[in-house]
Amino acid sequence: MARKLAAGNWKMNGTGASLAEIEALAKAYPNPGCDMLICPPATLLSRLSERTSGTTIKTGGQDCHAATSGAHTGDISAEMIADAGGSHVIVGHSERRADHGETDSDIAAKTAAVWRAGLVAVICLGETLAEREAGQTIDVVASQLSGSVPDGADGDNTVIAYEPVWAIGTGKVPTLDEIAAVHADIRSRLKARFGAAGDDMPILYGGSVKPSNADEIFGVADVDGALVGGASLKAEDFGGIVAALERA
Ligand SMILES: O=C(CO)COP(=O)(O)O
Repeated sequence: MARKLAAGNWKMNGTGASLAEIEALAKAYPNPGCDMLICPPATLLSRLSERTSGTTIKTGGQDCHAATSGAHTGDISAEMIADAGGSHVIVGHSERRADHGETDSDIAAKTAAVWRAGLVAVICLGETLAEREAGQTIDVVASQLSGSVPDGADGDNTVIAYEPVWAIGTGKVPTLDEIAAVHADIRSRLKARFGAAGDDMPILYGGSVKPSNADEIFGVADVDGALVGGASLKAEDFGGIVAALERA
């Protein structure tokens, strides 16, 4: 049985002033009925990790290089994220696949790097609007799943996030039946490949999740939580999503 996780991806947003939001979140949810994770920009990770130490809020990175260290200007390694207090790393977000040309095999290598550092990989998958309209959603997501998730994935080291590209930051959300179909397909492929461990990996939905739609999304089978962008920046909004996940 997968643990429930409310994860926030701040993307390229936030400065030191934003840390107050997380203190408010920690105060409002001292003992949440789900796991909470915030992935701020790399500039804030260490400060955020210090502020959340002693709370139930976990922190993580938004990407990492596959190598441990070396001549890779502008990159950071999974070991550096661990050193800054992070426990998770998002890999394969569609914005990195699009902006940086990351392929499934790049993402598999990054995932292996995350595990090497003893951290949890949050592996993102999702179809574009053109792929959905062409009826290719299940095939695209299945192919990303098989190419991006290395052997050795289990419920302790891996979280899967299904994020339709066209639902990110747009206010558009698939129907509950559409979400259910993709999550069921991901779950059955995880079980076929990883056995019982496939049942333990949380599968998050991401894309325009808000307090107002979280209850219905969390009511869908095999939705174990959310990967939240815009609504993770304010404690009140993210708290509303945490509360919905607690109720689910
Ligand atoms: O991309 C996302 C999280 O990784 C989702 O972003 P929004 O919640 O802003 O749609």
